[in-house]
Amino acid sequence: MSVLCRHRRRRAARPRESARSVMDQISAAGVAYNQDLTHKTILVGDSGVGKTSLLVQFDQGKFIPGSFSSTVGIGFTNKVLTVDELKVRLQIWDTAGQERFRSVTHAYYRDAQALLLLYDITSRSSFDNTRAWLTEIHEYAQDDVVIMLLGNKEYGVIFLETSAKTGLNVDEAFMTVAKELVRRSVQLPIEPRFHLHDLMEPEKESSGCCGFS
Ligand SMILES: Nc1nc2c(ncn2[C@@H]2O[C@H](COP(=O)(O)OP(=O)(O)OP(=O)(O)O)[C@@H](O)[C@H]2O)c(=O)[nH]1
Repeated sequence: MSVLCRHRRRRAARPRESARSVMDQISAAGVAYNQDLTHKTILVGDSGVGKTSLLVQFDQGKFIPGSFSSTVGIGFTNKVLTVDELKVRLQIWDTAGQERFRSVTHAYYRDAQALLLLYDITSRSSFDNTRAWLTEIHEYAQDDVVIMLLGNKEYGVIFLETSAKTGLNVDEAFMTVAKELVRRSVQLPIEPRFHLHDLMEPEKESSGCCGFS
């Protein structure tokens, strides 16, 4: 079995519940989560990596294929997620990936509580550019911002690969960020770094491991 195929097989696996729920952790710590909080969450990454598509899939459960129309400026969608028994309010900002809008996007980083950095797994350059995106994030965002890199497992941040087309891991991505936001909001102790295998079920025999969606 090649490394490549093992990797692709993992992409198709579904997350499993973490051993201890956020609710359990909050109860054990004797703290309370304010469900009226709204967490500003921003999608960033190169133009064309699928930020708008991911948000549309998450919000409306659909993928609109066809001609690519670049986002101009910035806009947001409000979503309320249920994490265990808690309501977690996300205000999700979809930014324009094009270079000419970069200074506008930077202005929104400062009060962001979560940043989802996307790259396109079929675009080497969009992956290469994640390094520059992270540099900008560290320059403009708060130190304790939750960063999730979608499409890559490097840089020591939360990792999931997604497909806006099929919906693969779309819910899981936002649920993972929401859980982390709850944990940080109530200042639960820092957990050991997130590991990809913690989300995965044991590997099963699979076929068709190497197709892109
Ligand atoms: N096959 C496939 N195509 C996708 C996926 N996600 C996005 N696309 C396509 O990629 C193109 C760009 O997607 P967008 O969501 O507009 O990209 P964006 O990152 O918002 O781009 P900007 O607004 O310029 O920053 C569109 O043609 C989408 O249909 C995916 O998961 N699979």
